Amino acid sequence: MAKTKTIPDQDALRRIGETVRARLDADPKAYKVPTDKAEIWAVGEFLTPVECDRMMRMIDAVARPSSLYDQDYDSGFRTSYSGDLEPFDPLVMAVSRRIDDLMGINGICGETLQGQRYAPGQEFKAHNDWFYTDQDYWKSERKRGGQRSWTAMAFLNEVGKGGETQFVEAEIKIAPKPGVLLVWNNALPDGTPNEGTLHAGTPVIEGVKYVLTRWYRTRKWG
Ligand SMILES: O=C(O)CCC(=O)C(=O)O
Ligand SMILES: [Fe+2]
Repeated sequence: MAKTKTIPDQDALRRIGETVRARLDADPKAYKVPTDKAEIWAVGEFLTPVECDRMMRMIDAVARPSSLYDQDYDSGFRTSYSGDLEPFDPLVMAVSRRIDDLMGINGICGETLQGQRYAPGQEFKAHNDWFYTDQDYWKSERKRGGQRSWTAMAFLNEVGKGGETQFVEAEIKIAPKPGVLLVWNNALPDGTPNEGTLHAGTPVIEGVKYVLTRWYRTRKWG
């Protein structure tokens, strides 16, 4: 008999998808982005202007050239600067909890908030946030909470030109607007990683772009 291919964490991804989807659908503040490629919501004024300013200053303090698992800074894949924010800072804790509450995901599954800053010419090329489980890095990520279920990403400032978040498959470009939070399901309703979530931070042309990201795992992170 042919062996059925198993997809790591599929059941958990399906279950988390169901609960978060139901919660966002019931939330009048969450606007569903119209596409059938991926489940994406936007929430306006999720962060106050003061919170955005403080977060940007915190990002400036920790930002270093971004690194990726299998592609390094020099490859030009992710040319922004990024860094993990101090997890026990009161504002970081408050914002993390607010995102957890919006999503209805236990905070222990959330990775530490990561800040990112793009100068003109810098970008994050098209990628999926979910892990490729046939790659070497999966061996350690599997033990550090498993597959990434949902992503939450907040824009912190107005960008002069460029720097949109582009969902390539869905053919959607979202221009940065301070305080707006985007959230999306990295999996399909059946719990398989969704290729339709392929997205990029397009090059900033004028100004500087700041975002913060919280990635959720299927299990306790770390
Ligand atoms: O900066 C953006 O618009 C995209 C960031 C992103 O893809 C990520 O943080 O995973
Ligand atoms: Fe991403």
